[in-house]
Amino acid sequence: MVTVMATSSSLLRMQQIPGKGRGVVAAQSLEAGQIVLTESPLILYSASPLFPPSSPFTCCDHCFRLILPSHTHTISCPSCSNNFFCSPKCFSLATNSSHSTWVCQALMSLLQHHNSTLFQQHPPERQVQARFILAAHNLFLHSPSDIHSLLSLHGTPDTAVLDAANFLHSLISPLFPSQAQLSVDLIAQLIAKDSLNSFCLMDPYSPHGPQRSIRAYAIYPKASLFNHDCVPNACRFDYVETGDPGHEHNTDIFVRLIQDVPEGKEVCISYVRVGRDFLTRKRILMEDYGFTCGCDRCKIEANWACGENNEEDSNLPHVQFLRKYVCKRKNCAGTMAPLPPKDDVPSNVMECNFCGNLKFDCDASQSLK
Ligand SMILES: C[S@@+](CC[C@H](N)C(=O)[O-])C[C@H]1O[C@@H](n2cnc3c(N)ncnc32)[C@H](O)[C@@H]1O
Repeated sequence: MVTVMATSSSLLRMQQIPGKGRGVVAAQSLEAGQIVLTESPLILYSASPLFPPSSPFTCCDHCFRLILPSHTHTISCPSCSNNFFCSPKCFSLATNSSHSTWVCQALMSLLQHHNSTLFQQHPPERQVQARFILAAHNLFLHSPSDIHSLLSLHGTPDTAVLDAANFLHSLISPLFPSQAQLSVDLIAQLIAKDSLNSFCLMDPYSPHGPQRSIRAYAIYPKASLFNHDCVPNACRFDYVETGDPGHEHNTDIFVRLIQDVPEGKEVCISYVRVGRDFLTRKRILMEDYGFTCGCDRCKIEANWACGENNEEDSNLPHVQFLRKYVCKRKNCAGTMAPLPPKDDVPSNVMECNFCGNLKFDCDASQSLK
């Protein structure tokens, strides 16, 4: 069955892709640089463990922009004092959504376990999962139909997820309002969906390192339908730091085409940084997403001897792709995609989705002449 993707336009449609489950294909001929999806997060939550509570002057607990000492309107939640907001507007938005009275009280209850052995027997990841379950339950309270959208995503609980769900249920269920309980099974389902479908919102890039850490996790149900390819024809952008404090939509995701895509062809993003070597990609895709990639690049690289520098063979399509579209800036290796076309004229400037670097696309410049 072919279903039209519920986007604002008819650029994409969802369909079954052999060996991959559902996927997204071009519903018409599409151009490099075109933004094919813009989406706000259904769920957005901090990637910091609960203990110790986040310190002031890190990032806003609603919009996840950095809080700078120069931000004079920063406020902490007067009830819990553990959540910080970059502006009164963010605080006001949060009290009606991500930091509702129920979330605030539930977080305070969880923080009382600071010195107990309860969480110490579990990895720090469990504390982040607790944040996710609070966020999911909050969604369930405020917008029950959205939970169905979350549950429609790919992912089935395994034993490790069931163990996590049992622990989190014992801890959090006493905090659930009696009329809206989440069962162990539902918590397990939600954790499984989150682990396969959430996107990371990262700290800003710095050429000096250290590695960027993950600031928040976000679930975008439509963007979750894109499958992976090690030579993707699309990539995701976000602009968390843009806009003034309190200005909304800075956590929206944009999926932009790297190359032209003919009608009917699948649009794929890469779940790992495209410059990663074969064995690293293979490990991440199996450990984090549960599949083995069978793309042409993987088939070729699987036969390369370890350490052999076969990338000098410039005729291979994926080598040409990497040469052109991997950002060369120090400590980056993000993916470059052309800026969106203006008045149907393709752009000859490419932007890195990781560090934001802009560079001229010499090939495009030549074809424009
Ligand atoms: C974020 S979901 C993508 C949408 C998913 N196919 C669906 O049906 O909802 C990620 C999952 O899709 C499947 N997948 C994505 N890319 C794949 C690929 N290149 N080969 C095989 N399976 C893939 C894997 O099962 C993976 O865990």
